[in-house]
Amino acid sequence: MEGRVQSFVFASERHLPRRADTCSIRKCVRQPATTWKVRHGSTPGATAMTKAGNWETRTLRGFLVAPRAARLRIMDGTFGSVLMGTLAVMVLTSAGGALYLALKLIADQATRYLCTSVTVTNRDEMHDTLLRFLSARKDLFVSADKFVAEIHKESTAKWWQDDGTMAKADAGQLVLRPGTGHHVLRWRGATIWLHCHSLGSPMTQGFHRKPFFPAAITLTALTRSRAPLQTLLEAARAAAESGKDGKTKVYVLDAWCEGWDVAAVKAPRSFDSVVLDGSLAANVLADARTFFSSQAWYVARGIPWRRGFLLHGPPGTGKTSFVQALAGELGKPLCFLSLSSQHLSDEILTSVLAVAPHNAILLLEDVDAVFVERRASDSSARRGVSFSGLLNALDGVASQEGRLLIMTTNHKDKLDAALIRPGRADRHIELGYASQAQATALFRIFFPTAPELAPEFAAAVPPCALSMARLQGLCMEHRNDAVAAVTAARSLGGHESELESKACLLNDTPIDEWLLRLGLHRYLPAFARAGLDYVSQLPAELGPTCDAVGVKHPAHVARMAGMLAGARDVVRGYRAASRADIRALILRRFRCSVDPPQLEALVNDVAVAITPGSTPISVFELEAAVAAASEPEDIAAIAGSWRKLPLRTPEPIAAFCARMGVPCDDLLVDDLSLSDLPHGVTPDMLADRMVDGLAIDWAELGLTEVGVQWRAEAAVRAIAAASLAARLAARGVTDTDALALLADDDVRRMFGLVSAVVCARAVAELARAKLL
Ligand SMILES: Nc1ncnc2c1ncn2[C@@H]1O[C@H](COP(=O)(O)OP(=O)(O)OP(=O)(O)O)[C@@H](O)[C@H]1O
Repeated sequence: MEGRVQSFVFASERHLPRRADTCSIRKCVRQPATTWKVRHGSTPGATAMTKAGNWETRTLRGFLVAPRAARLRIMDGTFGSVLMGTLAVMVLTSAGGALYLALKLIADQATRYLCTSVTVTNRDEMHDTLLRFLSARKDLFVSADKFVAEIHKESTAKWWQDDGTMAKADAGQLVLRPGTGHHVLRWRGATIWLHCHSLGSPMTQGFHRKPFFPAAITLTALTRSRAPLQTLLEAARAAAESGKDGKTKVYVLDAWCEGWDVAAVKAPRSFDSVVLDGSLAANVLADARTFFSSQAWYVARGIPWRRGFLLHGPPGTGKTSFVQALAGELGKPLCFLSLSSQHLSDEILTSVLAVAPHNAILLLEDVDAVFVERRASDSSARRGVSFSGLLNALDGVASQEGRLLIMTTNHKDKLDAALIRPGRADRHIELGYASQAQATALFRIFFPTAPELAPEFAAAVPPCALSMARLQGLCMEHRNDAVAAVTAARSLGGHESELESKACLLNDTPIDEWLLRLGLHRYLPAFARAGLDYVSQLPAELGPTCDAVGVKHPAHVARMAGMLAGARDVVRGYRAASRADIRALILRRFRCSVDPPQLEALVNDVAVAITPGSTPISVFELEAAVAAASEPEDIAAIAGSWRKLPLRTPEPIAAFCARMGVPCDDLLVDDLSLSDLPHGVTPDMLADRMVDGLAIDWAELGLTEVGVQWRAEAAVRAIAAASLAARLAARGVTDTDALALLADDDVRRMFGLVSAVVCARAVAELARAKLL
């Protein structure tokens, strides 16, 4: 029943006067939302709001309703609803919040007293280890719906750290690892919650400002025992270790030089594959083994538990290979320490050595390249490691114990005595040129099915004259033919280092080669104009010749004269530049603007720019290229372009053949000249190659441009064939015999443009030498 209307104001239904009773208020929907009517005696428990016709009725319980019916005026119906809603939300939120807090408290307490948890952050390598393990053990998961797909690789070596002697990087394996969020797994009867979560916003780190996403894995087990979590982590670790069984961990300094990064986990080179003379390898291995197992011995005598080896010897004698094999054999991590980083200072070096992986072998390569040239400028060097800084870091008080330091050098004589004194380099181990025993062992490794030829091979190799790298190259070249390897060994001659110095004195060295290697190629045109093509044409007294060709600089005159006289320091500059020389020269000039990976890339570029197959770049030549380069990247191009200059007098091939006394009437050489020859290629060299039945790799000679290549190829073949024809004729090979033997198309193709007669003679000779 509707009562009489009385006006009064309230903000919302809750502001109605309180009294235990129930009533309904009704509002005419059509009217503005401010008018309500109150009715006595609504049924208790009626719905909160109903709509009928034009009326909206709201049931109120427990509110005072005036004895008379009241006309209620709401200040603003919308406002009231919003207010009510807000209040309701607030109440609900508070209630929810309180509930949440209560539950959290209970959960925390329960977790505290009933669960065990462990968190592993991604700053620790355990994070990845655990993820890898879980990725491989899908069977453990009770629930997991989010995975991240990744390619996992065993070997992660970067190109500048891989010399190709260790296991090749694999293509990787697709794995699905647990993604961010919650997962449940069962481990040895226990239920474990796995929560992969982020630890905040990404940050950048390192010199290259790489993004780093802090993250963690929290493992929670519903038990007070640590055992399930501990065993899970241990199992992950053990799985990782067993996966690396027999592999060497290779560390390098990180980009900021703040610590060590694992650069690769690789199958090491087998210890037996590095052949040292006599029992040297076994002896050094035993020494290193004794060292690593003698901590107590050192401690008892108060001696720092450290040992150092200096491996010295010519390039390619196996210094680096031996260290890698040694690390593999001992099962120790190998830390490559490069001192050329500009981020490295004395203090940083000390601290990184202090945090180097425990029981590691620390390898400091080409130590002469870093310091020989730098000692004088120590005081002015504001960045980088000073010589005294290195000495202190190697054996200072903060230096780590239990590590074996191995330094390598090609020039022991250049090293400061302080660096290689006992305590820093306790043992100096010389790896020299290949002995006969080494040659024998190497041959057996390459040709296990023809061991009987090994002594013959060793006898053919000049004793202690060639590097193992050179012999390895020869064996690789003939890897399918042991007999050919022995034959090729017979043609190896001379001492590598002696050859270098003798080569410079050979009278038939072309003048352009000679000047180029002396770093004086600027005088080439003048020498060519003066008709000086060979060193043999130079008089003993160089003064007048130098005046005539315009060589005025006293240092240049002295260099030429010194070379002719075989002066040691000049011969040293004339010798082929080693990688260590390239590295040292680049560092000397561009030290501050080159970082380690870039340096190695530059060294590689320069090494590649030097035309393989021809005489390698000399130290003088390299010095000149480095001096001419305004950026380190230019060196390779400059050195390479000098090597390819068409420097020789463009003497026609026909004239050349006549001068050499070689018949060339039947050769297609009319429009070809000597300048078409690739640099460093001599007719005799090619004739020899043809007799040896070897194809000529034109790409290897640095000829890529088709037109030039064709002309050069034609010229080379013509000259080679002319030279060959003369030699065959001298040995009495008749044309008839030769033609009879010419059947093979491949052979004909090999001799290309050369006439059938010459070609056939060559075939006859090859057949005689049993090479066809
Ligand atoms: N004693 C050896 N036994 C087997 N292989 C060898 C030996 N010496 C060198 N080699 C081979 O020659 C190549 C170069 O060897 P390595 O880099 O170890 O020489 P290195 O003395 O360190 O040279 P560098 O002084 O120029 O750095 C490698 O591929 C290696 O296999």
